Amino acid sequence: MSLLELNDLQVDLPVSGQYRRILQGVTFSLAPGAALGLVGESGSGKSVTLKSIMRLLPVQARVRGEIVYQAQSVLTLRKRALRTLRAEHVAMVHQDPRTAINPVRTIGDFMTEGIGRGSDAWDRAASALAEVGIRDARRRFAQYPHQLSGGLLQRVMIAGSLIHHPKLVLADEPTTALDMTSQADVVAVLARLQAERHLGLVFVTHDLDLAAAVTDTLAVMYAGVIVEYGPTARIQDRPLHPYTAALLASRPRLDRRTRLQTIPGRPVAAYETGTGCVFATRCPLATDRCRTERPALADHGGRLAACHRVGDSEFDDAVVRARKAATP
Ligand SMILES: Nc1ncnc2c1ncn2[C@@H]1O[C@H](COP(=O)(O)OP(=O)(O)OP(=O)(O)O)[C@@H](O)[C@H]1O
Repeated sequence: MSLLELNDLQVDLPVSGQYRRILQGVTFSLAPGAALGLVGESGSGKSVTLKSIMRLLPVQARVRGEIVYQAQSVLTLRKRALRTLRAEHVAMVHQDPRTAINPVRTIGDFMTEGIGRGSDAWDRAASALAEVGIRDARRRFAQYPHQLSGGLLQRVMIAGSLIHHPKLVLADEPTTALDMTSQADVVAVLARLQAERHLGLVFVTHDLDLAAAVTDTLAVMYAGVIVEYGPTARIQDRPLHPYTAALLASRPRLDRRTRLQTIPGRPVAAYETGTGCVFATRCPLATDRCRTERPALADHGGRLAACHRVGDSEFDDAVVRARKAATP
């Protein structure tokens, strides 16, 4: 049984008084203990997908499709069951820990929230901190968030979310607000805990390399649609979709001083896409068919891609060339 399933999830949100399509049919499933990277440029709908799972979208949101967590339909959960889901089953790690923690409460208050104040609670909090590599728990308990560095605070947030033994962690760009060293620490902690505790993880990022460090499967999103889905290593090695190839070619590399290739054109929102492929306006390989007919996410040898031209040899070579341009 899957831990989490999204079936044809559609989300419309009001933008300047008008409903706009933000997600246009997102489907994926996550097995217990599996790690999925949700990757794409800004505005592709990654955060909205995570918020939908936690039912954290604005009340006006129109949501269709299905979200199933351990055989329960999340979209129809009543208040109490929803509270339990959020408190005990699913943990969310946010982009910027400082905006997600109450600045006037101590780390100790934060860590023991919901588990009481007995010595047992403090022991649990201390061992959760030890799990994320923070050994001096007693000192940390007395401190306030502003006294901790961003990386340390993000590890506290992760420890706080794990205290309730969730089965699923939703991480929304958890390292974006951190410096490089702290990024590496936080990613290493997440990857270790995910494996040790057999956690389901959905890791949202615009950085394919970061996703590759933590996940075994990738879903590449563009304009509210998953355009490619498959094993992380195979996608990195040989992407099928031109958008994935372009993302790989445009990532910054520490080992090279070449100019970054950027993807020509600007990312479009779901509601700006016509009837054709969502990426057609920016795709150097698009044909008339691509501009008029939306490709379904189809199976290509155990991997999924939403592109009419996968399998056409001239096109496949072009995608590989684009990918190679990104490899030293
Ligand atoms: N509450 C909201 N009301 C209206 N539109 C929204 C709302 N939240 C997000 N959007 C729009 O939905 C689209 C997807 O946003 P989302 O935050 O999911 O993107 P993302 O892929 O997570 O990008 P980022 O990396 O910038 O967070 C964007 O066009 C955004 O403007």
